[in-house]
Amino acid sequence: MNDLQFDPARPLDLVAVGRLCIDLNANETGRPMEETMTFTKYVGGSPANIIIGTARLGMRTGFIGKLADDQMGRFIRSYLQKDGIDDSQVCVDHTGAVTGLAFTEIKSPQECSILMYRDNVADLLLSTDEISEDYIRQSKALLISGTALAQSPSREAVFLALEFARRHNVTVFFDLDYRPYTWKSAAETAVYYNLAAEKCDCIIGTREEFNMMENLYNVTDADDEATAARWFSQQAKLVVIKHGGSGSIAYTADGLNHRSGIFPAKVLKTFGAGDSYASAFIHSLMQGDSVSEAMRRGSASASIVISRHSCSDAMPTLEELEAFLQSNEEVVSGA
Ligand SMILES: Nc1ncnc2c1ncn2[C@@H]1O[C@H](COP(=O)(O)OP(=O)(O)O)[C@@H](O)[C@H]1O
Ligand SMILES: O=C(O)C[C@@H](O)[C@H](O)C(=O)COP(=O)(O)O
Repeated sequence: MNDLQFDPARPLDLVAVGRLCIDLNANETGRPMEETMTFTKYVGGSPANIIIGTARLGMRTGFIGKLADDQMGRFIRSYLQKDGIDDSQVCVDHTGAVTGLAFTEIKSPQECSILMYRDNVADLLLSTDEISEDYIRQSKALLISGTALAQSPSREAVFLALEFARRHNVTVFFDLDYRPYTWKSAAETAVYYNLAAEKCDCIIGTREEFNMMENLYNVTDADDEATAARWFSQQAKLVVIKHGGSGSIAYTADGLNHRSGIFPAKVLKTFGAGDSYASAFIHSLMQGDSVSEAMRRGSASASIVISRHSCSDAMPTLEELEAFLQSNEEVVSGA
């Protein structure tokens, strides 16, 4: 049983705040990026991927962010509009900032890496005066992601969004989304992540991301239960810890835990797993499904997306997800 509440009277289901970027995924797989000559362009950025995933599943969604005043920014905006994502709160930078780029390398299904160009990016220039209290109060839930905390003024914008969400009983999901290249140090990261996490209702992250947040360095046997207890002492009602190919585990404030396995996948690349998991997990929870069912659907969505080339484009429709669930069995390996 999870205690997350969603006000059915709100016109929006989920609003995300954070980065809207571009993924450039290597077309030549099985080789390092030094030998890659061509890439395919997709909309990217973890919160963008998640909101696209939830919109594809039929949720009424919106985004709060800042785009570069260039072709990439216009490409991203038209993509959001095509997916029916409200972009009224997506503003445009006029200082010459650029769109964040994530070049991805697919050496093998298990050896994937991401090279991020994050200097002078527009998404981190989102400011507090671009955060609308009236907009946030119209949503059942708000999604924040950690990278938006990396620099001012985006950092303060996220904290203001959190303040408005708490004030108007908007349930907050925090996808940890730790990208070391965006931060000066893990210790500084932990400071801001903790300040945000203590205001959130549901925290989703990998074991490694929770280790960073809890200043657990070089720890290989961190205690998931202790992690959950730490956040239940704050606002959290649900803590989800992802363990890659070993599945995931969720803790609820009633002291129960729920383990989920994975769905075997023809893995093309492993990135995209977390964002697709989060999108279907959030969608399922907000439909009133149990935590176990939400984890199952998150895992299924992840398997679909890691078998495809992109992250955002690959996000399944509800029909695709249901069909996958009908024809595939979850393998519980035990996270
Ligand atoms: N190789 C895999 N095969 C099938 N499912 C996977 C695989 N890797 C990850 N997943 C699913 O995606 C979820 C998130 O993946 P994980 O790698 O833990 O997060 P992130 O992508 O954020 O680092 C996992 O909990 C699991 O359900
Ligand atoms: O978040 C980014 O800036 C990069 C993403 O767009 C990219 O698709 C990715 O890395 C997704 O990673 P995940 O966390 O494994 O879903």
